This record gives sequence, C-alpha cells and structure tokens, in this order.
Amino acid sequence: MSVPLKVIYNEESTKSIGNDLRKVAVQPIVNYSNISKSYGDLQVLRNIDLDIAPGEKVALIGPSGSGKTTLARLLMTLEEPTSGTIEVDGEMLWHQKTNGKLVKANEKHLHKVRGNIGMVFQHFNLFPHMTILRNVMEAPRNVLGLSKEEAMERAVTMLKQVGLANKIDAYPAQLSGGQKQRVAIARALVMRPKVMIFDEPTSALDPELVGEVLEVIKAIAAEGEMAMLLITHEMDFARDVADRILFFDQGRIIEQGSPKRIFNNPESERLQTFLSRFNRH
Ligand SMILES: Nc1ncnc2c1ncn2[C@@H]1O[C@H](COP(=O)(O)OP(=O)(O)OP(=O)(O)O)[C@@H](O)[C@H]1O
Repeated sequence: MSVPLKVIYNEESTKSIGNDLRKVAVQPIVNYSNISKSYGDLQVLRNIDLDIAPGEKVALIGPSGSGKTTLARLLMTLEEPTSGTIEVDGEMLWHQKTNGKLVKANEKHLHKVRGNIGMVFQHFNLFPHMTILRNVMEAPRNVLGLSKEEAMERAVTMLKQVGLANKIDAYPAQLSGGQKQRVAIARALVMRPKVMIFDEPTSALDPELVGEVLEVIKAIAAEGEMAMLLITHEMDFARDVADRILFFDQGRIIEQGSPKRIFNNPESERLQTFLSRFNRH
C-alpha cells in the first residue's frame, strides 16, 4: 500500500521553517502516527508522531525508561502498540482503523517489512556453535534463500567492512565483546535493510572496546544509503552521526533538532538538565 507524500524534517533541503531543520516532501521510510503504548497502567509512549526519511540518521536520546527501546521494538513487531499506526516503506505494519481497532499486517506483509529492517541490540546473541562466517551467512541462506556461494560472498564482504576478514573461521567465544558486536552488525547489514536500528550497541561493552564499534557504525552511516534509528547514551557519537536528534522524556518527544542546535542551544529545561549530566563528566 502506498502512502501520500508527507512533510518530514530533513536538513539537506533548502527551505527554512523557522527552526534549524527544514521541511521537504518525500515518502518517509518509517512513519509512526499517533503511537501510544501502555503496559497495564504504565503509559510508556504518548501520541508519538515521527517520520524518518530514506537515508536519514535519527538519534534518540533521553533518560533511562523514557520509552526509546519500546519505540524501536514496535518497529520490529516485538511489541504491539496500544493505539496508532506504523508504516515502513509504505507498507502498513500496525494500522488503527477508524473504529479504533488495531490491525497487524498479514504474514506476507510482515515478512516483507521485517526484511527491510535490521536491528543491533546491546547483546549480540551470536550462535556459539557456528563460525563467524556461518553466523553471518545464516539469514541470507535461510531467509533470502541465496545459494551457499552467494551468501558466502555477501558475508565475507560484510565481515571485511566491519574489519573482521581475518576472523571468519573463529567462533564467537574466541572474540572480544567489540568484535562480537561487529559480527552482529555484519549479520544485520548482510540482509541489506533499508532501515537499521541500533539500540545502545555499546552499553554492554568494556569502555576500551566502545570506540571500535562506534567507528564501524560511523563508517556505515557515512555511506549514506540506509536510514538509521540510533538509541544511544554516547552524546559525542550522536552528535557526529545523526542528522537529527530527538530528546525523549516520559514517553514524549520533548524536543528535536539538528545535533548543533540540540547540543549548543537546548530549549527545554528538561533537555538542559539531561545534557548537563553529560557535560559534568
Ligand atoms: N515488557 C514490559 N512490561 C512492563 N513494563 C515494561 C516492559 N518493557 C518496558 N517496560 C517499561 O517501559 C518503560 C520504558 O522502557 P524502555 O526500555 O522503552 O526505555 P528506554 O528509554 O529505552 O530506557 P533505557 O535507556 O534504560 O534503555 C520503562 O519504565 C520500562 O520499565
């Protein structure tokens, strides 16, 4: 199903709309429309509207428990919204009908939509009994149905891209945490998704291993083709990689803007307080 063109924020275009971001009409690759999510009495997301442009890099920052992960998990259909609509590349994932009933895409659509999204979590979840190469080849073989040769070629290319060409025959237990996370990134990228979600990809790593993973993500972002949703507590990283930063608090987007504006000129008191915690370190 195709969606009408929407006005979304994109720094690349030319026309100013009065703040530091600019509006341009393109079909968003991701569209959240009036999304709310509750767990029992706890409302975790409140009426979120968010469009992400093809190729746009969006960073979510905000206090622990503000709903960032939940927003990403909805996109992977790992969670169900309480209300609202989500579309990926014009395909309806969750759709709220006019009578209020929430409808999930059918299996055929879900398969297509999920194929367009890659996700890297805090924990890498590699298959321990498989070599690194097999770990990365598995989905292209089983989900995309590629031949062994094609899957291997793609996997080797990706492992080179994340700097692990010399580790293809190693097993996960033989790798450092940073190397394991780079394998997880290669495993997601090998599916050639249109959207990549990174949910605190370095927060489980020893501090000395964080840099190598962030550098790999920065290099992928610099290639420019994929949209990215980055959930991070690494403010310098968000500043370097993102086209747009969203500040989340208590399930709402409180403020959004270019990295320069958000970090140099935060408007809301809540964002100022949040950022001051990082500046003290
Ligand atoms: N399955 C669940 N059942 C009940 N509550 C949940 C569930 N998953 C998340 N929550 C609650 O929803 C709120 C938002 O959680 P979420 O993980 O989205 O926040 P976050 O901003 O990503 O936090 P962090 O930065 O710590 O990862 C939290 O209060 C959390 O405890």
